Amino acid sequence: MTSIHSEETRLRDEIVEVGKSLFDRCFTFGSTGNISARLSTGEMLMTPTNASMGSLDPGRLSKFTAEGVHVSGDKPTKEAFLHQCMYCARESSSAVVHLHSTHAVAVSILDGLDPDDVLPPLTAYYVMRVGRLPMAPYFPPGDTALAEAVRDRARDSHAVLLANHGPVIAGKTLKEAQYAMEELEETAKLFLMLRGERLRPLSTHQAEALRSP
Ligand SMILES: O=C(CO)COP(=O)(O)O
Ligand SMILES: [Zn+2]
Repeated sequence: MTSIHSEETRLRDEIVEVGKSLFDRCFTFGSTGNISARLSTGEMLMTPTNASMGSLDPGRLSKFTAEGVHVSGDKPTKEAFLHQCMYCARESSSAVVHLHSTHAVAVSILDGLDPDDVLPPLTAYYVMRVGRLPMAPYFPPGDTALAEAVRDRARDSHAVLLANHGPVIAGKTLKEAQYAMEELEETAKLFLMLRGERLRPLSTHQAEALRSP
């Protein structure tokens, strides 16, 4: 009981800390984005709807049963179903982060990219932290069809880009999801900086060596 309680307290504090860190460094803005974490009991904590990631209150986070029923806290993010679909597709994940990080959003608007893997393997850390990045077609925020489109893609990739919207990433821990999100945003920035240049991304062999060390 005590350890479950302390796990929940720790995760509540971590969601607030990660949200503030991402917001303060302009990885998302206004009331965009949402964060969740899954306890060892299967219960989930999520950020409330219309909350700024920069000023979350640990005591007001929305809490869900393992079955996905909202039981306490403020009205949950409208992407609650999206987070639940990520956990469903990725059983080993305990955290999900969704942001409107500017460069990743910009990439999600570009036409003509490979929807099965949107960005080339520009650097080792991109391959190590993100790997593949499939794109889910556009649906309005909070649409359950969006969550379902993401679930299909999340079975093979912990990171998915929502067309004309932004990225969503699951991690074994919240830190893992955060670091992957930061790596994705910086790689999207590099990709945009280098558009029109001749690129020399990692070879398939180099990328594979990083995926399976
Ligand atoms: O990013 C968002 C929607 O896609 C933010 O929505 P919420 O404020 O409901 O979490
Ligand atoms: Zn969003």
